[in-house]
Amino acid sequence: MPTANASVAVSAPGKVLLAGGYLVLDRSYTGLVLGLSARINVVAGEILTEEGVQLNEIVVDSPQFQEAQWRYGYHLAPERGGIKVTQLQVGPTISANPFVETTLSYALTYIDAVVSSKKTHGAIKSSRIIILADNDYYSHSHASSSGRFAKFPVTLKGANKTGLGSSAALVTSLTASLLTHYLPATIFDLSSKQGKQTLHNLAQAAHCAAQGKVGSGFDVAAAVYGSCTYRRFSPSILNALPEPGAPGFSDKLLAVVDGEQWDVEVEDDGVTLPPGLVLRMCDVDCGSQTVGMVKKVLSWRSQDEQHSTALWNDLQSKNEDLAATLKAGALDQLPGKLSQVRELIRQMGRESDVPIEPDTQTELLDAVSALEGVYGGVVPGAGGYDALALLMRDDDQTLARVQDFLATWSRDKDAKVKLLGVKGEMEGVRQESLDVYDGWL
Ligand SMILES: Nc1ncnc2c1ncn2[C@@H]1O[C@H](COP(=O)(O)OP(=O)(O)OP(=O)(O)O)[C@@H](O)[C@H]1O
Ligand SMILES: C[C@@](O)(CCOP(=O)(O)O)CC(=O)O
Repeated sequence: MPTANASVAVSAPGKVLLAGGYLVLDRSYTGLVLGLSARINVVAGEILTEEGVQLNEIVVDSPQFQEAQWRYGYHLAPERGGIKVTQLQVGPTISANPFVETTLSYALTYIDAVVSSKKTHGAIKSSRIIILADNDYYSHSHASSSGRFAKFPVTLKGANKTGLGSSAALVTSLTASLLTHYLPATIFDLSSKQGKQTLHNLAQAAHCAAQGKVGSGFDVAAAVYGSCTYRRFSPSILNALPEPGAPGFSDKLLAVVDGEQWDVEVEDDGVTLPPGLVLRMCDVDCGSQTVGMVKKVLSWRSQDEQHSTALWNDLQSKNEDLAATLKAGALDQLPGKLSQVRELIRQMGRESDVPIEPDTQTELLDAVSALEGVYGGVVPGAGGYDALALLMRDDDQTLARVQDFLATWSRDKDAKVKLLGVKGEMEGVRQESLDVYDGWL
């Protein structure tokens, strides 16, 4: 097998669900997904050993964080259980990274299965993986260095996430880098439609397994395809998968990833940002519990289905209006369309007793939306207290106006509200040139 191609680098974007939170969990509805300029980058290369020395090890480093090296041994499990990955203890402590570990099992098993089905020879060779995340994924009041990739004086657990979908971007770029590194371009080509489809299916499967639940998967779709309208896949597609290493895992994974049953619909021209308009994220420093919120909204949804379906249908049509307005570049209509979406989101929140757009966020959104150059905004995704997505004019004056306003707001309200540097962006996963990471490899 032509293992260990030269080192390869891949990056995948973060996400924001501009409209369609909760609805997108149901295949009858769609979500308006934007990719973000903040990317998770993964470099995969060979480990060079002295002649005659044989290693079976994958070393993963996330050098921006403290204690962020994970080393894994791997072997071919019996009864077609695929590649079983086991974390090795290096220092006195061992900290798990389930997203990295599960992705390694899934991607290496898939690679091994594809290669054996094509009757090419060779075992998977050791490799070294480096993860570099753009700074906006973490709140970094304590970050040192001002370069593209900050160095954080804390462990990954100690860094507060800003909710931009680091795990989905990581799983996607790690999977893509492994496929590109280990497979010849005739079998896997990241730039092709088929390559993206393979990556999407495999990354969805790995991400669901790592997080221990099947969400809508819009975050993985954003990482692969960038901005899009998204209709989820049927969760039953992933039902038949055993644990990595369990008998039959390898064949079943191959059948799932390459199977015809994927009913996901991604329209990558579904969401566009007209020239002169920018999407920016506002970080409100305080976390909310998405899991509890989802449970409560879905329980409200099932209590009076006729009523909740009517509300969701109405909200879906307002979300589609918003997408159409963006597509048409009808900027003067944006404030009205955003208000209509927000109104129904607040109704859903009131009826389900979930703080989807809590009063403090309403107050802030209304105030920011009144600034010159700001068209409006929403509580993205599941909503809650921790973020806003704003649509505004893409110029320095508007930026300064919003920044000044938020600084004053933070002082007056004793809150911590600030714009992140990240912007909405169209492009999904892509291969990168290695020189981008000078000094880190
Ligand atoms: N730079 C990194 N290096 C290694 N692992 C990372 C890195 N960034 C994120 N991860 C992995 O992703 C996990 C965080 O994923 P989680 O789903 O909790 O958050 P998120 O995807 O950023 O947020 P959200 O789903 O709210 O948008 C971390 O615990 C770690 O396993
Ligand atoms: C509530 C939900 O629809 C969106 C959650 O989005 P976020 O994690 O808040 O960005 C859940 C999902 O789509 O998996």
